[in-house]
Amino acid sequence: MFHIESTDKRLAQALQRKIDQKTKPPGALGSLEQVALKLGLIQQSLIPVLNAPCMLVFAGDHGIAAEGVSPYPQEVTQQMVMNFLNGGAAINVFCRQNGMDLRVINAGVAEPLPDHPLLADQSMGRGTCNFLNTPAMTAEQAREAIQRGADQVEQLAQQGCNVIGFGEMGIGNTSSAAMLMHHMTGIALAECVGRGTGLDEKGILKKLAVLQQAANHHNTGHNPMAILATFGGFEIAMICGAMLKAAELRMLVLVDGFIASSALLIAHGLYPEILDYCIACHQSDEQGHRKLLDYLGLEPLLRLNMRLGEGSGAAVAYPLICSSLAFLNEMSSFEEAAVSQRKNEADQA
Ligand SMILES: O=C(O)c1ccc[n+]([C@@H]2O[C@H](COP(=O)([O-])O)[C@@H](O)[C@H]2O)c1
Ligand SMILES: Cc1cc2nc[nH]c2cc1C
Repeated sequence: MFHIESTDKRLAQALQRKIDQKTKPPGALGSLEQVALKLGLIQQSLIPVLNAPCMLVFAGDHGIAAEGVSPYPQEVTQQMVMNFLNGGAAINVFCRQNGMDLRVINAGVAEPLPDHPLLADQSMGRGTCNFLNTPAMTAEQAREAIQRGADQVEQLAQQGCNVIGFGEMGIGNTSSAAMLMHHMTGIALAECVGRGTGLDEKGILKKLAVLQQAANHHNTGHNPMAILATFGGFEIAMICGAMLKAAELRMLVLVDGFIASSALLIAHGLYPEILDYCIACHQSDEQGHRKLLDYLGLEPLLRLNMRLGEGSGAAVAYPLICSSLAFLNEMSSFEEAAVSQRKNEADQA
């Protein structure tokens, strides 16, 4: 369905040389150097550029929410989408602050939403089925949601965008994400389940019991599409498709928290090369996230103890991506600045 190639690493040496010739000790810009290298490889350029940065926030409801796995009622999904449209949520604030465009996609919210210039209506239905009894969606719906997510990114690419953050909103979606993580990685369910929007210990145990019962009920094997259809959400499936299209189009993918990362797990299961295009922006406080990122071999740029979702971790990390680009493109080399290079060990003796 997608055509994703690993980035061509032949440019890595020239990029690393350019980075090492900047007026700093080798490696002294730490993670910013790795981001610069990745961006240069994605764009196959020693002078990469970031154009029309955008945050796509996908919203959807979850049948599993009926089992009391979240401390918040389902209607909060629709209410928070209205908050996004009115410009008052955290993601609005951070996108405005950092010069990112923001679009919201109705992937399948249970309550009705109005027509609005910031909102794309791609609803797959009024929430998924409760996966305690029935697969969350059909295989056909999972494929369709992936396609709709991909289409959103294709539109943005046509408008010149080459860097995208992916956020989500959906009461109950940490349950979906935990199930995707457990089935994709084989990590014990208890290590994938966390407090979500703020469950206490008792609440977490109940969530774990519900999810264990659901895991026992279905047999998906290791098939990423079957896992996505059985336990996913419409917003998660659309993010998966959107990330895959972004990688296909050689855009930089800004990965947010636990739920967005669970979408990446599915995308990675389908097309492992996608990781060449991804930056893990922030390690969420949701307990499974660190192990999920470890499984993918991704080192997060930030750890701020946030556990909000919406794309907030990606939006706050975006200025750091800009800093990476700025040092690569604007900083003087030792030669340009007439700064002496490191002495070799023999001279120091
Ligand atoms: O992205 C994260 O790491 C994250 C961690 C905890 C909660 N959330 C957000 O909280 C909602 C899901 O939490 P819950 O408890 O309803 O499953 C959903 O709207 C997510 O955006 C997000
Ligand atoms: C208020 C609120 C805001 C959110 N943003 C993302 N998930 C959320 C969940 C809740 C409950």
